[in-house]
Amino acid sequence: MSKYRVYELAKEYSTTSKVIIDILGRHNITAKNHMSSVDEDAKVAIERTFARKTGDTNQTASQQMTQPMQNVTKAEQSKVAQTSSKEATSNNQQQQQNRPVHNNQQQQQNRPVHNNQQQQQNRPVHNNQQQQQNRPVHNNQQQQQNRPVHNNQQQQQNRPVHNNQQQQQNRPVHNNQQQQQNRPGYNNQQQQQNRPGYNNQQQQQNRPGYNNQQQQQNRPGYNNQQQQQNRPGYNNQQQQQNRPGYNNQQQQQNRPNYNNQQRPPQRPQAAGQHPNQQGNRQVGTESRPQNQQQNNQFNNNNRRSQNNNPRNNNGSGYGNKNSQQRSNQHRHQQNRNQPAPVKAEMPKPKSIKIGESLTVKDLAGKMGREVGEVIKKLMMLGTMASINQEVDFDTACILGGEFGVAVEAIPPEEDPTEIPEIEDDEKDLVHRPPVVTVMGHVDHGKTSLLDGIRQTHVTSQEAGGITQHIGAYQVMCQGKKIVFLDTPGHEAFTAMRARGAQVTDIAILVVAADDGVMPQTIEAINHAKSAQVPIIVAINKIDRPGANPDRVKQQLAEHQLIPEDWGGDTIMVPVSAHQKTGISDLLEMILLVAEMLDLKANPNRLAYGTIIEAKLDKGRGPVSTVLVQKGTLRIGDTIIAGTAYGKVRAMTNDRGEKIKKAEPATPVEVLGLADVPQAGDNLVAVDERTARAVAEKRLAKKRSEEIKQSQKVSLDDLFKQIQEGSIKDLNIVVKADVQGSIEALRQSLLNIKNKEVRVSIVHAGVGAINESDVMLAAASNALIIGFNVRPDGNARKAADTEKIDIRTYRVIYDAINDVEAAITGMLAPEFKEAVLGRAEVRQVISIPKAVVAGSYVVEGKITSTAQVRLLRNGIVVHEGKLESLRRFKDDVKEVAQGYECGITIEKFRDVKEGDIIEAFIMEEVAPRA
Ligand SMILES: Nc1nc2c(ncn2[C@@H]2O[C@H](COP(=O)(O)OP(=O)(O)OP(=O)(O)O)[C@@H](O)[C@H]2O)c(=O)[nH]1
Repeated sequence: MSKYRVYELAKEYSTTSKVIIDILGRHNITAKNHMSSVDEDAKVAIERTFARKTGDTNQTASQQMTQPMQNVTKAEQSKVAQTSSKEATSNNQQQQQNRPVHNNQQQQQNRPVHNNQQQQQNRPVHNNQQQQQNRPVHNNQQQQQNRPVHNNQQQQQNRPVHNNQQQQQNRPVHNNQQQQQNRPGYNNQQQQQNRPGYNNQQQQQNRPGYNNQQQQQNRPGYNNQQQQQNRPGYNNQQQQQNRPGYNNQQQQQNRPNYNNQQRPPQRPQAAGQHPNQQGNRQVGTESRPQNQQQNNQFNNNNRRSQNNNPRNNNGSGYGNKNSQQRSNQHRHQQNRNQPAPVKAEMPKPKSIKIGESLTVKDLAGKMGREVGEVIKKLMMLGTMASINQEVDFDTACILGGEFGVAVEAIPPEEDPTEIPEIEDDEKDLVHRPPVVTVMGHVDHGKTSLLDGIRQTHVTSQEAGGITQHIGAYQVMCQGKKIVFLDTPGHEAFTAMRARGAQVTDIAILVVAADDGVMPQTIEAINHAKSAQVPIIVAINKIDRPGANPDRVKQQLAEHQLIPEDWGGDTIMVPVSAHQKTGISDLLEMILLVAEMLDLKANPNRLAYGTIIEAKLDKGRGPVSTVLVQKGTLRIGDTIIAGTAYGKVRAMTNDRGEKIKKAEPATPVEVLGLADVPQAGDNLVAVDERTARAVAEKRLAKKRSEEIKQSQKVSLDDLFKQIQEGSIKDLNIVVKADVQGSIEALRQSLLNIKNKEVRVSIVHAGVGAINESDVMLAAASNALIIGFNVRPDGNARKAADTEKIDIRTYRVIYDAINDVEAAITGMLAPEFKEAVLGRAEVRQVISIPKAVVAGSYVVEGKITSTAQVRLLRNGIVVHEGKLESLRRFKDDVKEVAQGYECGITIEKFRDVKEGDIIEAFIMEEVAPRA
C-alpha cells in the first residue's frame, strides 16, 4: 500500500498541510504534521473531499485550493483561522483574488494612493493579472497555474514559516505581506530579521513588477552577472551606467541580502548548494518577480559560496553559470578534501647543550618536544613542574635520558662584573698567618680578650664601650703571627659578623662563663658553621663568682659543640680577659689548629683581599680596612672593590704605621679608592682599564638589582612567584616568645605539603624580631613569622629597606593557615595592620577603677580609637582596646611623638614600667587582582 506525506497531498491539491491534516482529522486519520505519512485510504478521503466539494474539475488549482475552505463548515473555517493565522491570511488573500471587486477594494484600502490609481488605470483583465504577478497572493496563484511543479513546491515549502513571521512582524504593512509571500522564505527571513524597512523599499522597487519580468525574461544570465559584478563599488558604477535607476535599486536590494546571508558564515555546505540548484533550474524559465527574487537569492548564495573561497574574490561573472558553480563547488570540494594543515614537526635533536638551569618550556623547545610531554615525564619522575619552572642540569640530564637526548653542559659564561681569580701554582705558595675572628654574645668580653692578647686598651677608646666597627689586629705568639678580627657582638652588626666569618680561618667563640649561651652565641655558631670555619671556644670571665664553665659546655653541647674532654672535637679554653689567664693556652690552640689547616698563600702576585671596614674620612676621603689574603698589595697598585676603584695612595698597618706593601694575611688601612666600598667586598689589584670597565658594569648590575629588591618574597605574592617558578623553597625565619612555641610552629610549618614549594626554616629563635633576623631573612630571601613577638624599631626599618615581609601572629593556626593559603594562592587578607606609634610606660599609677600607664610617645602617635598591644621585652603580653587617652586630665584624641600621656587599657591592669604600648589600626586592603 502506497504511503503519502501530508505535504505531498497538500501539494497535489494545492492546499496547505494544515488543511490536509484537518480534513484527515475529520476522517479520524491522525497526521501530526506535514511530514506525517498517511496511506491510500487517507488519500482517497482527501480526494473525495475535494471532488465532492469542488464538483468542477475545470476550476483552477487556486480555486481548488480555496473551494474546500469555502465548503467546509463555518466552524471548521474559523477553527482553521484560529489555529493558523497563516492559513487565514493566505485564504483571505486568495479569496480576494477570486473576487476581483472586493479584492480591489482591499487593495485600495491597503495601498498607497498612486497604486490604486495605477490599478484603476490598468484595470483591464491583463492589468489585473499583472498586478497579481507583482502582488504576493495573486502571484502565487498565477505561478501555481503556470509553473512547473518544482516551483510550486518551493513556494509551498518556504511559505509556512516565512508567512507566519511576516504576518506577525509586518502585519500593519500590507505591502510587506504581499512581497514576502512572493519570496522564497529564506530570503525574506533574512531581510525581515535584519532590515525591517528594507522590504518596503524592495516592494517599491518591484512594484512595477512587470518591468522585473521583462528584464528577467530578456536577459536572465546577464542580469545575474550584473548582480555579481555589482558587489564592489566599481560594479555599482557599471550598473548605474548601463541601467540607470532600476538596476541601482536592484543592487541595493541584492547587497544587503548578500551581506545578510554572509553573516551566518558557517551555514552548512548543503544549504549553500541547494539555493544554487534552485537558481539554476530557474535560469532560462519564464521570469517573474518571484524568479527575480529567486535569482537574487541565487546570486546571493553564489556570493556566499564565492566568498567562502578566497580565491574567488575577483568577483567577475562567477555566480550564475553552471560551470562556474561547478567550479565553486569543486573548489569547495577541494578545500574540504585538502588535508588539514599538519603542524610542522619540531626537529628532535640527539644532543643539546644547556646552562646550569633552564625553564621547562625552554628545555622542551631545545629537545624538540611538547611542553606537556616534558611536564608529564617530570610527573612520572615525581616532580610537579609548571611550564616556567626552572629545571636544573641534573634533572635535565634525566629528562634527556627519558627522551633519548644527550644533555651537555655549556661552560658557565664569564661574568663581566667578576674579575677571574688567578690560580696560584702550588710551588708559589708559602705559609701565611691564620686569620681569627672573635665572635660571641654582647658583653661577653671579646674586646677585653683581644686587649688581653694585645696587652692594649682598646675598650677605653671605644664610644660607649661597645666595639662599633670591625677591627683587625696582628699579634705575635711564639714568633708566629696571628691576625685577629674583632667583630662587634651587638646584634645590629650581624651582617658584619657574617662577613667576618667568611674571611676567617678560625673562629673564637667567646662565651661568658657566668652568662652562658645567649642568642648571639647561637647566631655566631651558625655563621661559623655555615662558613665551615673551625670553632675554638673561649669560656671567658672564669674569674667571676657565678662562673660555671661546665654549664657553658653543656649548653654548647646542645648545639653540637662537644668539648674535647667530653669526647668531642671542639677545643674549649677557660680564660679570664681581666686576669689574663688562659690566654697563652688559647693562642697555642689557635696556632695548633692553623698548623693543621696548613694555611698558604702566594705573596708574589697581584693582591686579592677583602674589605673589612670602610668609611669616608673627612680629611682623607674613602678609607678602607682591608685584609690582604693573597698576593702583595703595594702603593700605586690599581685596585677595585665593588663599584669603587682607584690607586693605592697610602697604607697603614694595625699599629698605625705607614707601610708600602702588605703581604697575605695582613690587615691594612688603604687610601686611594674613589668611593667607599662595602664591607665584605673583594679587593682586587688589576690594570686600570679593567678596573674602570668592571666598575661600570658592576654599577649597572647594582642598579638592576636594586629594582629587583622590591621583588622579595612575601605571603601576598607568594603564589604568583610559585607559579612563575621563581620560588621552590619558602624560607621562613621564625621568632616566638618561648621555645615551645617555636617547636610547635616549626613542626607545623614544615608539615605544610605542597608539590611546588617546600617550606624551609632558616632560623628560629626566642625573642623580639630584631634587625639581625631581618638581615638573615634578606640574605636568604625569607619571610619572618613572629609568634607573640613584635619587630623592634630597627627591625622594622630594616624590613622596610630590605623589603622583608614580617608577619606576626597570636595564634599558631593563623600563621599556619596563612602560609598554607599563600602557598595555594588562596591568601586573601582583607585587613592589614598599620602601626600608628609606640609609647613607653614610664610610670604606673593605680587608681580604683583602672591602672594608668603614664607613658611617653617615642614613635609615631597614639590615638584614642586605636587598638593597642602591650609589649614587654619585645613579647606581646596583651592585645586589646585602648580605654582612655589623656593629657593631664583631659581626654584627647591623639598624642604625638615626644609628648607624655596617660593610657588605660580596657580590661587590663598588668602594666609595668618599661613596657611598650603599641597603637595600631586594621586597614582594609584592596583585594588582589
Ligand atoms: N670579670 C670580668 N669581666 C670581664 C672579663 N672580660 C670582660 N669583662 C667585662 O665585660 C664587659 C664587656 O667587655 P667587652 O670586652 O666590651 O665585651 P665585648 O664582647 O667586646 O662587647 P661588645 O664590644 O659590645 O661586643 C666589660 O665591662 C669588661 O670589663 C673577664 O674576664 N672578667
